Amino acid sequence: MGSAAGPLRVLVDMDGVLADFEGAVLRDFRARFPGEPQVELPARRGFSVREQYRCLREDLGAKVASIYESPGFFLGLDPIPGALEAMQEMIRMQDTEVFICTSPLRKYEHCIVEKYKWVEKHLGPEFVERIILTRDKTVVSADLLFDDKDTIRGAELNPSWEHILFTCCHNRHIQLQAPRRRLLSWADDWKSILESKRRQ
Ligand SMILES: Cc1cn([C@H]2C[C@H](O)[C@@H](COP(=O)(O)O)O2)c(=O)[nH]c1=O
Ligand SMILES: [Mg+2]
Repeated sequence: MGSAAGPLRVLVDMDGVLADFEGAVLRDFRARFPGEPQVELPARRGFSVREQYRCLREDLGAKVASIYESPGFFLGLDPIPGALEAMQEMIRMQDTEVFICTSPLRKYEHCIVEKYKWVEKHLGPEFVERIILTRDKTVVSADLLFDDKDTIRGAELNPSWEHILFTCCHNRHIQLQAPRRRLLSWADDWKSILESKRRQ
């Protein structure tokens, strides 16, 4: 892709990349279930927080799910450090199209509207226009996808985008096989990843 083929299209995931889902789950779980065992962030493994709590003790899976299914949870997420500044910079870059590509919970009642409200509150109305809500990111066409989920599967076996794994507590131990790439944080050099893709 690159300028000859039109603007570089970049998808940016929301939970774990723009919004601190994991930090809020732990904070709210501690507050609501103070006597229960918790998974500290350095001990998180695997995308599904529910599955890890369930392995700790069967009933803890439902308890942790009740945290992120609660009204106010998604709207109350803190921004990931540097994310808002990076998005504002990216949207103003020449020959670049940026979209927020996020998956709603299956229990979507609060999640969907709160994701929209979060984007409006923290990034403003121009980004609300750029929300793509889907449970299958493989069918969305783009050059890059920044996402904290280590394995992204769906109907399209060969997605058009290159997945850049955004480092999060649950994936930092994973050794990526070449040519897969990571972005360690928003302080890392995301601009050179965009530039490298323009040259391809
Ligand atoms: C169990 C579980 C669910 N999620 C949810 C939170 C979001 O609704 C999606 C991921 O959204 P993203 O914007 O595509 O990152 O899945 C989760 O993130 N972690 C979990 O353990
Ligand atoms: Mg995510």
